[in-house]
Amino acid sequence: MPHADHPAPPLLDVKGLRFSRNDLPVFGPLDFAVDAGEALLVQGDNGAGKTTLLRVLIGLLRADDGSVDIDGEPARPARRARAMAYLGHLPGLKADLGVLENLNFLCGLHGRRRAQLPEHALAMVGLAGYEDALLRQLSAGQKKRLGLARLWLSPAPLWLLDEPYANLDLDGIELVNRMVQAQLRAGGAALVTTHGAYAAPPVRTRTLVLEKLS
Ligand SMILES: Nc1ncnc2c1ncn2[C@@H]1O[C@H](COP(=O)(O)OP(=O)(O)OP(=O)(O)O)[C@@H](O)[C@H]1O
Repeated sequence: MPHADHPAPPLLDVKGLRFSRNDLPVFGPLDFAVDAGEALLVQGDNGAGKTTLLRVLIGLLRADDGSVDIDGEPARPARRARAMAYLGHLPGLKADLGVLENLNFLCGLHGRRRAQLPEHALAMVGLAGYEDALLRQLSAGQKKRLGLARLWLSPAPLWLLDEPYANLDLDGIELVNRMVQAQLRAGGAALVTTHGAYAAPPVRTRTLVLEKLS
């Protein structure tokens, strides 16, 4: 229990984070924090660096400079893997495996919440009946829904969602919003990239605007 004199550190605390490619700056230096129970909306035009920022945070790309702390501790690889779940353009799925096989494979790699079953997660995202379908037979929106099922099964408190609404119908958009609300209510947090303010989960939100630097 945090004492009033020692409030809990932010779930994610980023200071002076800077990234460049071929000596051209992509973003930063950036300073921001995300507390448990809130979302950070990462806004910016095409090419502003939103995806790159998430890839740096998750540890797929190395920052030039700056620090990333999770729960007050430096975000070393094992801590990032435990604390962060990433929903990206390529959800890391295997085209020639079935839907349920893919989900079980990812749960085997990254762990899953004990109380949640893959079959139930598939039903929750509207993929009941698709358990044995091959991934390559799914539409873009159905693949996104499978990525959401994986996210739901992840035990990680911090969600990094790269354009989570892309390819989804209205029902899918509401599903994302319900999931984010539940994740925040359970003490988690989410970073959500978007091109504009029109798509945002209805939760306590901070905003980070990225400008194109080069
Ligand atoms: N693999 C790569 N190699 C070289 N440059 C890249 C690579 N990926 C992205 N970039 C460049 O880095 C910059 C930031 O790209 P990024 O994908 O992070 O932008 P974004 O804000 O997510 O854009 P969008 O809204 O179009 O998805 C762009 O100028 C892009 O051209």
